Amino acid sequence: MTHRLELLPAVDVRGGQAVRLVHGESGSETSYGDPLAAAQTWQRAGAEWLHLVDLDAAFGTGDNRAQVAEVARSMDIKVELSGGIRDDASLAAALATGCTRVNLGTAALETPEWVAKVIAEHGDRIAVGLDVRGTTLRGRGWTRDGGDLYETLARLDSEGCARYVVTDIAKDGTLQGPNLELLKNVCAVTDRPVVASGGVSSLDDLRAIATLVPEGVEGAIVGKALYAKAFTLEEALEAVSV
Ligand SMILES: O=C(O)c1ccccc1NCC(=O)[C@H](O)[C@H](O)COP(=O)(O)O
Repeated sequence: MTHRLELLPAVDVRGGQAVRLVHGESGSETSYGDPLAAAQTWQRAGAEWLHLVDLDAAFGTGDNRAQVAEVARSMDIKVELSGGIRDDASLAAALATGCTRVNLGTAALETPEWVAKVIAEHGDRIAVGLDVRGTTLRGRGWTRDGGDLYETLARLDSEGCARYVVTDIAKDGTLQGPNLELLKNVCAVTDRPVVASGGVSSLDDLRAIATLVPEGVEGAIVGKALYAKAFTLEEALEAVSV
């Protein structure tokens, strides 16, 4: 059976505020107010998932852990938690929020043995974010090169990684449309579900991503388009419901 594309509205937190960045670059943020209010807005609009990111923890410019944990705990919907989860303590704290899964990024590039261990321990509560420029992975809030996408993917597949969140950094926060080629190429080399992230600008972009569900795309993260009111979440859910 082919499934409907899941939608994950994003709440990215920096300095205590919900923000969106362009290309994930520090300093490019537009602020959208209280993260909890944003998360509650998406929940009320019918979201089944929330993609919640602690950007300060990702960049190493502090953290919003307490606030992000409070948002995660107060949601009745599934939460994917991301940003700066790199060791036992940060993973335990993230999982203790009751989130459905966490998204590891930098750790998958810098401490692969630890990531293999936590994949073995936590199964599908662990996803790995593959954030790329071209086919080069980026870590530390997308500021440092971290190896080849396909080599890393093969390694993580062999370690049993349950799911990948794939972001084309060149598209992220730009409203320029998703990188469908990248998504197809990743789906062609792994049988694990893929969550698409970055660049969604329109309902047609979501419909285009939805055509890749049979190839292995499971969900799409939507950030800026919702905050910029390019469409409503209700319209987005309707667009992918067929
Ligand atoms: O997810 C991270 O850990 C992260 C780290 C550093 C910079 C950005 C990061 N995430 C950004 C997102 O997850 C966006 O919310 C998502 O890609 C949505 O993008 P868009 O729809 O283009 O606004």
